[in-house]
Amino acid sequence: MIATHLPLTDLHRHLDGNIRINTILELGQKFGMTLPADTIDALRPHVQVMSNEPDLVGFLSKLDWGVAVLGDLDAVRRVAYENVKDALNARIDYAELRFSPYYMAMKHQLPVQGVVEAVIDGVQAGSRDFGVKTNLIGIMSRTFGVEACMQELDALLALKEHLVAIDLAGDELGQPGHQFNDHFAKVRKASLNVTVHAGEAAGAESMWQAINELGATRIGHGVKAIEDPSLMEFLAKNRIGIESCLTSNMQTSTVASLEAHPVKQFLAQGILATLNTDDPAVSGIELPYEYEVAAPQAGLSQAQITQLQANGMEIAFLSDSEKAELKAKAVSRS
Ligand SMILES: O=c1[nH]cnc2c1ncn2[C@@H]1O[C@H](CO)[C@@H](O)[C@H]1O
Ligand SMILES: [Zn+2]
Repeated sequence: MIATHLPLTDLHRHLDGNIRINTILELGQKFGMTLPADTIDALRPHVQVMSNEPDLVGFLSKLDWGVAVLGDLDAVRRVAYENVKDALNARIDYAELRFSPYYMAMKHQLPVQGVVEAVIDGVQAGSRDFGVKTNLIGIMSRTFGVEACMQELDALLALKEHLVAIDLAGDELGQPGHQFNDHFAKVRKASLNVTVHAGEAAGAESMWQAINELGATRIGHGVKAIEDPSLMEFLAKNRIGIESCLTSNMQTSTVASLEAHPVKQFLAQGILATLNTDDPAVSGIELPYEYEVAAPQAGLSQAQITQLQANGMEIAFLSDSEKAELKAKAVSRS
C-alpha cells in the first residue's frame, strides 16, 4: 500500500519510455507513417512487453515505435505534457522525468537541442496544469556510442538550469561505463547530479565504475550489488541511492522472478532503495501497481514498502526546503 502521509515519488521514469499507445497511433497517422498495426490492441505487442524479454536489449526495442512517431517538436511537447498527466493519474507527488533527446530526435532528424527545449516546455506546462512537482534528468543513450553521447550531452548542458541530473542509459553490456569518463567530467563541472544505469545487464564492477569514475550518487537498478558484499556495505555507508524498478527487472530478465529480487536485502543492509516504474507504458504498469502488487510479490512487508516510499524523499534531487514542503503537504492531506 501507498502511505498517504508520505509524498509518493517516482525517481526513475523515462518519459520516452512512457508514450501512450493511442498517441503513437495518432502521431503515426499525422506524420503519414506506416505503423506495424492500426488499432490499439494490435499495436500493443509492438510497443509493450507482453511476456518477459530474454535480455535488456530485447526490452529496449519496445521503446522504438514511441520515439519513431515524434515527427516534429510539437509532438515532443505533447508527449512530455501527457507524461505529467500520467504521473498525476498514478498519484505521484513528485516525479523525476528522464529523457534522451538524441534518441527522441533520431528518426526524423529533429534538432537535438530543440527536443530538449520542447521537453522542458511540455513538462513545465504539464506541471502547472496538473499540479505535479517535476524535475528533469537528461539521458545520454550509450547504445549509440561515445560521440553521439557527447553531442547529446552538449545539447543537454546548453539548458542545464532546467535539469537536476545527467544519466547514462541503454546498452550497458555493449557500451561499458569507462568509455564515458570524459562525458561525466563535464557533467560534474556543470554542477549537475549524476545517476547511472548500472548493475542491470552488467555486474557489480559496473556499479563501482559508475560511482568511482563517473561520480554517480545514485544508481539506476543496481540489482547486481547483491553479488558483492563490500559494495552493499559501501552503498549503505555512503548513502548511494538505489532506484529499483521491480517489474522492469523481471521483464529484462535481470531477475528470474520478483521473489528473487534483492530489494529486501538492500533494505536489510540499510541501503536507500526506492520503488520506481522505469518505462510505465512499455512495461504496462504504473507506480501503484509496483507498490500494491509487485512489491508484496517481491516478499516485502508493509513496513518495508513504507520504508521504500520514505527513501524516495531521502534521495530525491531536491533541496531540504523542497523536501520539507512536499512532506508537510502529504501530512496535511492524510
Ligand atoms: O531499463 C532500462 N535500462 C537501460 N536503459 C533504458 C531502460 N529503459 C529505457 N532505457 C533507455 O533510456 C533511453 C530513453 O530514455 C533509451 O536509450 C533507452 O534505451
Ligand atoms: Zn531506466
